[in-house]
Amino acid sequence: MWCCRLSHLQSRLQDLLRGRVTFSALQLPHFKSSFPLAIHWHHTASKSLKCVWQQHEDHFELRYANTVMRFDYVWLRDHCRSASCYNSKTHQRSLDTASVDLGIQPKAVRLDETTLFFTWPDGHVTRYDLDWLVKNSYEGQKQKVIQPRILWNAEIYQKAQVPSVDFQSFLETKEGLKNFLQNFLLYGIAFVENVPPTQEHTEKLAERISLIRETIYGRMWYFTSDFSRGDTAYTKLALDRHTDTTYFQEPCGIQVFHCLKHEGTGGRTLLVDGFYAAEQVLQKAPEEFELLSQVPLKHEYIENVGECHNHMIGVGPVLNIYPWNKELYLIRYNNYDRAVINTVPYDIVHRWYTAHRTLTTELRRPENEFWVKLKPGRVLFIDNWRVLHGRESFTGYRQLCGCYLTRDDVLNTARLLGLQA
Ligand SMILES: C[N+](C)(C)CCCC[C@H](N)C(=O)O
Ligand SMILES: O=C(O)CCC(=O)C(=O)O
Ligand SMILES: [Fe+2]
Repeated sequence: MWCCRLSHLQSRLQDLLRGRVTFSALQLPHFKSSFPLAIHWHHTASKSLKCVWQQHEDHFELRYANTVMRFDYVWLRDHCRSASCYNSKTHQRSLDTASVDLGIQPKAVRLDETTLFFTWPDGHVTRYDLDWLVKNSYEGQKQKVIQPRILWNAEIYQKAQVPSVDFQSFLETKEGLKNFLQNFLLYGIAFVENVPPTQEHTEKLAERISLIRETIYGRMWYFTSDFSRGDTAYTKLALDRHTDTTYFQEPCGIQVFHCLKHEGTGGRTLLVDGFYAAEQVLQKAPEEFELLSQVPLKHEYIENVGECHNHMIGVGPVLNIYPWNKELYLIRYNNYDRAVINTVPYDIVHRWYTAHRTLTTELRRPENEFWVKLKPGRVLFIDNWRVLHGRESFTGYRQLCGCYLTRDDVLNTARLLGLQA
């Protein structure tokens, strides 16, 4: 390890010539403007990876593993993993963040192999493994997706020949469950075959991967076209593509459908990958994508049928994205249940309708529609934050059972099986 004092240009030139620093095209202009005239650069060759850092007045700059990272000093103190600051048994912070001086700066910084040591004014030492910093830095997270996915239209999904999982293997083997969840996470839909056509067996399946999310429709629901509830789902009418429970502040994460009986015609289920459609909007009209992710809308469920009285309101944009990497994680799309738009001024309203039309056009392209006829024994799981469903009108007696699942618990099961979720 050595330290040098050079002018900005000299130092950068030397770094470039010696290949110590990798600049990414995007980061360079930004980087340049924040350079002070005289700087302290600390270089080290740790194993095969080069590492350089610099202590700025208000942040710590680190270049390692092809990443330029900037850390706030309070952040560096706050994330200290020493025994007095962090309980590694419970994975909880013991440090009282509010006790950290907001103007804190390290007294000393040194690198030993792949560990950075920060000595704070009170003598406390914080150590960070370089790889931990890369993994946990903003710059590192920005380049990653939370949830890897395969976006699909009908052809892509059919060509992928995603295997269904057998009831027995789903319930009794870890591999069966893991394969199922992996496919579910990648495509947003998955099937289980050879399920005995009863509500009890459907419930067993659901409980294998999650807690059931009880709602105003009950825990397990069972429905026919008897209009027992104040919603079009309880009729024989066609339903255009939509996501469910858009009128909840947190729409249900997963929907499970099991058709127990159908003596009649029609009634096929329509599935459309909402993320695929949104990606097309992003490509063709990025400003419309952005608008759909920024305009908050209300959705509403008002029911007064028989003994059922409900009034639900959920607020959120159509597209919900993580701000740091722009990854889409939830689509809220239900034209039946969308409430009066009164949260945006008229000129934005018009732009919103244009953007909504673009998205709807993508969602309605015939090549994006995947149609299936649900049959007794074949249970369908739908990611209600991603894949829209609908149905064809039908005749005759049709019985569907199912439930909603809490998303957190499905993802919990997936993570415990070693899947990225
Ligand atoms: C599934 N189940 C029949 C219980 C409920 C149907 C809810 C339908 C509602 N319009 C929505 O989209 O949320
Ligand atoms: O009847 C169907 O196939 C689905 C109806 C529906 O959209 C729902 O229950 O959420
Ligand atoms: Fe629905």
